[in-house]
Amino acid sequence: MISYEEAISTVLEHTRVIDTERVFINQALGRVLAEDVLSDTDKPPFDNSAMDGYAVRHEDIKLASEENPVKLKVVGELSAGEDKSIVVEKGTAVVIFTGAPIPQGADTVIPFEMVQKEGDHILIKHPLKAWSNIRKKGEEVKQGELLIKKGTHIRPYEVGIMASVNKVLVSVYRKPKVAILVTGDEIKDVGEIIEKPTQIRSSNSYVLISQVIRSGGEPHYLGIVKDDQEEITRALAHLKDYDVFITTGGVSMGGKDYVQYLVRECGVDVKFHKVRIKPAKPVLFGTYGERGLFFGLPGNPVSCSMAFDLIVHPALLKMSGRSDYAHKTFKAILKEDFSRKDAERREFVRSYVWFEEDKAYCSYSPKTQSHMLTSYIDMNAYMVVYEGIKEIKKDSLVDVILFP
Ligand SMILES: Nc1nc2c(c(=O)[nH]1)N[C@H]1C(S)=C(S)[C@@H](COP(=O)(O)OP(=O)(O)OC[C@H]3O[C@@H](n4cnc5c(N)ncnc54)[C@H](O)[C@@H]3O)O[C@H]1N2
Ligand code: MOO
Repeated sequence: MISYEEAISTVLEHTRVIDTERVFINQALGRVLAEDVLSDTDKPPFDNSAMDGYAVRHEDIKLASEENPVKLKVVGELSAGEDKSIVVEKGTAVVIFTGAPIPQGADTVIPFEMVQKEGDHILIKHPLKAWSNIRKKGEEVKQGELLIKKGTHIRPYEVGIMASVNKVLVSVYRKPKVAILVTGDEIKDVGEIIEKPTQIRSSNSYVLISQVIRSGGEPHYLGIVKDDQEEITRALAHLKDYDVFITTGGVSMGGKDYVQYLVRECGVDVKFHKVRIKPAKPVLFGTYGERGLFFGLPGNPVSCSMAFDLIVHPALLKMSGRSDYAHKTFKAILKEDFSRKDAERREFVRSYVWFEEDKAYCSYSPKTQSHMLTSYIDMNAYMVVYEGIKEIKKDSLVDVILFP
């Protein structure tokens, strides 16, 4: 059985970045940038005021004091957006509002609250440094500078930055089309009548649909098929219509666990089946066609969702062009003792991580088994219990991975 590291590196090694498309910036949120975005101008494009106040010459006010206030004549007014030409001559000041261009001759802005008004004059009793309260042309960004790198996950801030450089149509990676096929004789979809007490509602369908959306994919729910070779084969015939194909159930040792055999017959080149992790040990991975990725996830609800988070999610991010696809592990202080009987597999325990002062703490769900989907409630991370570790004492440092 391979390790988690071997599994994830095999998956990522076979993950190809998808093609691109162009969208309007108001559709770009959550997508991945497929081009570098450069600045079309200097930012700010011209010297302008950071405050409402008076534009003055530093030379005039540099010796101002309580005892020897400087008196300047107010000769005009400039609002944001105005481009009238006013010159600040020696001994004069111009009323200026935030964002307005700095008039010729001025090199300092004094906020209103720092001066005393006397008719059409102002009194200044404190000196300011030259260029105070002035936002200089190009101080943030130079024309042609790289603003947002290809591979960046677009958040509202990046949308705004693109708008600020008039980037209306933007090249993004296409969302991977992800098929979700649920298998199991006992599985019933939401809304279906439960005829026997042994039937189970398909939570996996809806966890997976949601996870695919959260990972930037486009889910295509193919519904539930029975543990029937013909039904499964018929569904797998559509493999090539999708960039990624996910099944749940039927990958373990049961007499009706057909998925693992049928995928091979349907053209999937299986790269691994079974990983030394708990839960989700029987996870299966293979490739098909040009870039197709096949994931056979176990039926147990936690095994299914955890295998998605830790194995499928990084692959979907990489396929969608993201540069930050690897998940990040960090340290937290365990708040209570942890123990387990079998230390053969690496275990990912649903946990809650929080920050207090400058430290991260971790507390784990008492529900550790793979059929207990409610073990996710109130939790936000997986605590990693490595192979060979049976006990972890309270106050020890543990590795944690935040949920995507
Ligand atoms: N002899 C062995 N038996 C099992 C082993 C093993 O190594 N040797 N592995 C166990 C592990 S670990 C897992 S995980 C499961 C995975 O089995 P399958 O992937 O074949 O899943 P199923 O048997 O079809 O279902 C398992 C369990 O999950 C429930 N289920 C299935 N689909 C859904 C769904 N869509 N929504 C909610 N719940 C679902 C199903 O009713 C079963 O209870 O195998 C162990 N066995
Ligand atoms: O791996 Mo299974 O997922 O332990 O229950």
